[in-house]
Amino acid sequence: MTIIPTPLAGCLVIQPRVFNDGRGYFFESFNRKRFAELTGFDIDFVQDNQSYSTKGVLRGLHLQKGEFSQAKLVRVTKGEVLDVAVDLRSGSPTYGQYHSVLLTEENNQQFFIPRGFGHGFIVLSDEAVFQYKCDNYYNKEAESGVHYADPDLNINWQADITEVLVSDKDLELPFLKNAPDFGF
Ligand SMILES: Cc1cn([C@H]2C[C@H](O)[C@@H](COP(=O)(O)OP(=O)(O)O[C@H]3O[C@H](C)C(=O)[C@H](O)[C@H]3O)O2)c(=O)[nH]c1=O
Repeated sequence: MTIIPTPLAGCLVIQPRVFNDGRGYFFESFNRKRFAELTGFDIDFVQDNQSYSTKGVLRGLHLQKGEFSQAKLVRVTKGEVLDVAVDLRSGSPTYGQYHSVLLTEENNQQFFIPRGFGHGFIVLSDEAVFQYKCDNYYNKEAESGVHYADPDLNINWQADITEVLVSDKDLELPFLKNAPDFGF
């Protein structure tokens, strides 16, 4: 496993070691001890999620507020997505900045996003299966987020965002300047 830091403190790209042979491939998709040794983060993930989306679907930017915030370890097991994390930690020197990572079933890359971030992705392939681990349980009442097209964030989604398929809930998310205190 190789850890690639990003300009956002705590956000890490993980490249697992893939073992290829005549049958196909094998890799450890998560190893708590190894992850802790290499990143310094000993994360007790409590919930695994999976979503399926078609091309042009954009999910995000989502978060759970305050004590219900979730660190996530995300990956793609089918297709290709551009994954985006936005730093919403008050006092962070990179507050309001984002980092994007191309996650594909070919590169097997994973993206670790600590608590205090908004998270979303856009599907670039015909279809995508998105799988991720969370270190806190889903809490509907704590759900919030920021609008994916926030001009101040100016996220390059690497796609024509006039053609995206977004949930009504996500379309109603505020720009960051109008957002409530997320408690981060
Ligand atoms: C997140 C979640 C949702 N649900 C239920 C609630 C809804 O009835 C249904 C679809 O939920 P939603 O439209 O919020 O799903 P996404 O738009 O994929 O949301 C996720 O997408 C972005 C990228 C994230 O990072 C978050 O983990 C999460 O917000 O699943 C659950 O039962 N448990 C859960 O943990």
